[in-house]
Amino acid sequence: MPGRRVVAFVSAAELGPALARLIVSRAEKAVSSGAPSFSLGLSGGSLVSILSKELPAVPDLDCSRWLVGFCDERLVPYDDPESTYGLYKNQLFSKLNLPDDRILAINPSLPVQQCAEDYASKLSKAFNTQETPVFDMLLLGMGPDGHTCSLFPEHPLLQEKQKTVASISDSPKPPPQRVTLTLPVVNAARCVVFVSTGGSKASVLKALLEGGDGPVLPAALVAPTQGELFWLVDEPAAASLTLDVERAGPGAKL
Ligand SMILES: O=C(O)[C@H](O)[C@@H](O)[C@H](O)[C@H](O)COP(=O)(O)O
Repeated sequence: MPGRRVVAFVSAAELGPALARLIVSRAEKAVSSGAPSFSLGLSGGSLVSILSKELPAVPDLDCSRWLVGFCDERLVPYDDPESTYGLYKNQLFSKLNLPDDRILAINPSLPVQQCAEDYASKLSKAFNTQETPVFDMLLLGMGPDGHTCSLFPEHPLLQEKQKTVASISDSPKPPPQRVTLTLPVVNAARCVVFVSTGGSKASVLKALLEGGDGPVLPAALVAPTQGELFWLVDEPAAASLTLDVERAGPGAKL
């Protein structure tokens, strides 16, 4: 795929600082271009601990102009251990100079469909558009089944073309009720970064990046129309790949 960069790190411990540098570089680019903010979409999974370790370690990091949203979220109260927002609030946001009003979170007290509509209108307002919001950067994970955001294999939501945010009530991975960005929003982003580590991801990563039998996996449908696409992986996840992979050493700048 043109423009896609697959970068392998010796370990997740080396990947983390490189991810932080990539985020900071795109944030500086957005802010120095005169944009009102640097918009960043977060996902759960292992990204929570990676970002919570690496971002507060960046010297003099200024997040006052960041606008942070969520690529997907589980419909559970903020204080539930399954809440992605709750995890980031406790582990990361409390350590950054990120104003509360620059964080766009779902309202989990609403029924799931209304919650998706409410989150869509928060995005419209924050991005000042009725069209597709264009995030500067989205950070995504990939599940062992090839899902990303809350877009699961063979689910009708993969066909969604109109809505920017959708609800799902039958997520095969619990909890069943979730809210997710749709593929048109993901593919409109200026930079999309997948982070996938560990040997348990090796076979799905190979199927996804090199093609395989069976239905197209949701993560393989992520192909930003104008933006950059990174796959940051560690050696165990990259172990089965035969395509050309960039090998990144310590201190790598992407
Ligand atoms: O909402 C969820 O259930 C998780 O956030 C999930 O989608 C996660 O992002 C992927 O499974 C990747 O997980 P890892 O980052 O741990 O590989």
